[in-house]
Amino acid sequence: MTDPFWQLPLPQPSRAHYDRALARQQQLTKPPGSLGQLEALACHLCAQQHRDRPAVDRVHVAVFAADHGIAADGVSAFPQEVTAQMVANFAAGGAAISVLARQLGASLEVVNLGVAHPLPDDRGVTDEWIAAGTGNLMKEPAMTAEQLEQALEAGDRSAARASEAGAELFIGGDMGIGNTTSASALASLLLGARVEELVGPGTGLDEVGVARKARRIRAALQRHGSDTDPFNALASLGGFEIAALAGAMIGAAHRGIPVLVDGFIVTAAALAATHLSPNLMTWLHFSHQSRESGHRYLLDAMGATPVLDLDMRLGEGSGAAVAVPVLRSACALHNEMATFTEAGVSDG
Ligand SMILES: O=C(O)c1ccc[n+]([C@@H]2O[C@H](COP(=O)([O-])O)[C@@H](O)[C@H]2O)c1
Ligand SMILES: Cc1cc2nc[nH]c2cc1C
Repeated sequence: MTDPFWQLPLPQPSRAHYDRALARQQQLTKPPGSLGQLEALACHLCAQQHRDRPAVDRVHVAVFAADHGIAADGVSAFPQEVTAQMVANFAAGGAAISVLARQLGASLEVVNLGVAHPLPDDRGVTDEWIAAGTGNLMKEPAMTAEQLEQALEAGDRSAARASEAGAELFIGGDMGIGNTTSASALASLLLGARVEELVGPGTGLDEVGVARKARRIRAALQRHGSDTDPFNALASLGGFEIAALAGAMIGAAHRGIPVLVDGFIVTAAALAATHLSPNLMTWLHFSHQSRESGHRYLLDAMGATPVLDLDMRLGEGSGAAVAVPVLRSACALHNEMATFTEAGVSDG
């Protein structure tokens, strides 16, 4: 029996490329450190891509969609059929991520892991269907171990397609009514944090709704017990799309592709993925801080500094897509600025 891909050691970003990139940043015509986080972004991209001149021109966006049994329990401001309707909207080109992917010249893949309602139109949707939504995590495990393996492998296949297309950056997005409940439960278990730190309005619950959602999450955590093994946590609490995201991020890292993490749900998937594959953190960039309460806590717990804070809370990979131009600027500055010597500028 060979080990599953998520248990295999990840490649290391290149220390030599990182050191050369850092040295170059000191030589560019600017006071050292004055480009702030852009300098660190460029250096990490050099190390991850094993290149002295990094680039994120070719971006692959994969939106993973699935439904959640818990959606029947009043944890979302929207009905479950919206998942199917939005999947059709992604593929038809009318969703926010469709617009942003076009604007970036990125490839956009929509992956159906377990949308419960029939798709009005499944053209342009990658079929990785597992089941009509997860089990209700208050009462039963969200999925079986076999289903979790299927979801992780579906994510890895998406990363393989990104690699075949020559992607220089991987963005995973999520779509699933009810998935902030699953993400909060998962994060709360893996971080040993109080539910109140991680629960929020999602698509727009009021205070009463958030309190009800917190009770559902506590019930799920009580049912699950204190087992913090990440595989068991994902099977018990995760969504199919969350598991696929974890698999896709690990799969991208295995293929040497840096990952730009989106909002609350994708960050929870990244947390689970880093528990499955501890060196994954060195492959991740964090795009934005979502408005969803709990995202700040999650980012802080992971020691992550997001690039943007625009009060977004959409999901779909949209926050990551909006941050791509910042990464492109970091690359252009690193690659094209003159050094002090080249420009004849006196250094300090
Ligand atoms: O990415 C985020 O930070 C984010 C925050 C709140 C909601 N969402 C999106 O809204 C949906 C989940 O919200 P809910 O209220 O149904 O749990 C799902 O499709 C997510 O992509 C996404
Ligand atoms: C309309 C809508 C679009 C979304 N995109 C991601 N999650 C979403 C949730 C809703 C409700």
